[in-house]
Amino acid sequence: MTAALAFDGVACMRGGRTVFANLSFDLNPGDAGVVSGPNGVGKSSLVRIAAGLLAPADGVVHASGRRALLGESSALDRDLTLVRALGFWAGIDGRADMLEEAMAAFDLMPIAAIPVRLLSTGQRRRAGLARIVASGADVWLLDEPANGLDESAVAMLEAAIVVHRARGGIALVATHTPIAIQSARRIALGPVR
Ligand SMILES: Nc1ncnc2c1ncn2[C@@H]1O[C@H](COP(=O)(O)OP(=O)(O)OP(=O)(O)O)[C@@H](O)[C@H]1O
Repeated sequence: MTAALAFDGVACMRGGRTVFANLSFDLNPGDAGVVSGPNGVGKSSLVRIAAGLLAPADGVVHASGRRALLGESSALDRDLTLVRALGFWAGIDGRADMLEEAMAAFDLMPIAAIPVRLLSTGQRRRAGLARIVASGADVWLLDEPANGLDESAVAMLEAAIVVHRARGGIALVATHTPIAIQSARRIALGPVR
C-alpha cells in the first residue's frame, strides 16, 4: 500500500466552536507537512483528526498506510526498562527488527536499562520518538515533537524525519518551535473570523 494523507475541505469543531474550516492539503510518499500557528488555534486537533481519533465536522480525510501518533504521553510502561518498554511496542507493531535502529537514532542505547519512570523529560520525549520510528509506520503524526528536547535531540529528530521520508514515509508535524524540515508543506492555522 502506498502511504498518503489528504484533507479535503476539513472543518474542526471543539466545544461547539469552529476551530478551523475548509482546510485542504495532501501529502504523498516522501512529503512532510508542518502545522503552525498560535496556542489554541487547533494544531493538536488537526493531528488528532489525521490520526482518526477526532471526527471532522465537515470535509473528508483520506489516509492510507499505517499511522503512528506521538502525542503528549509516550505510552511507555513506567516500570519496564526503556529497552523492554520500547521492545513491547515494536513487538505489537510487528517491527522488533526496527528496535535497535530506533534506539540508536535517539541515542538511547546508553540508558536502555533504566526504568522509564526514572527518565528525564527530554529522555522520555526521545523514547516516545523512538517508539514512532520502531513502529515502522508509513505516516508519522507528531504533535509538538520538540517539546523538552535540547538542540542535539532536535537534530536527531530532524535526521530521523529525513530517513523516514527517504524511505517513502510521510511526516505531519505540529510545532510551535522551529524544526528544520526541507521542502515541507506549510499548513498555517489562524484564528477563525
Ligand atoms: N476536548 C475539548 N473540548 C472542548 N474544547 C477543546 C477540547 N480540546 C481542545 N479544545 C479547544 O480547541 C481549541 C484548539 O485546541 P488545540 O489543542 O487543538 O490547539 P493547539 O493549537 O494545539 O494549542 P497549543 O499550541 O496550545 O498546544 C482550543 O481553543 C481548545 O480550548
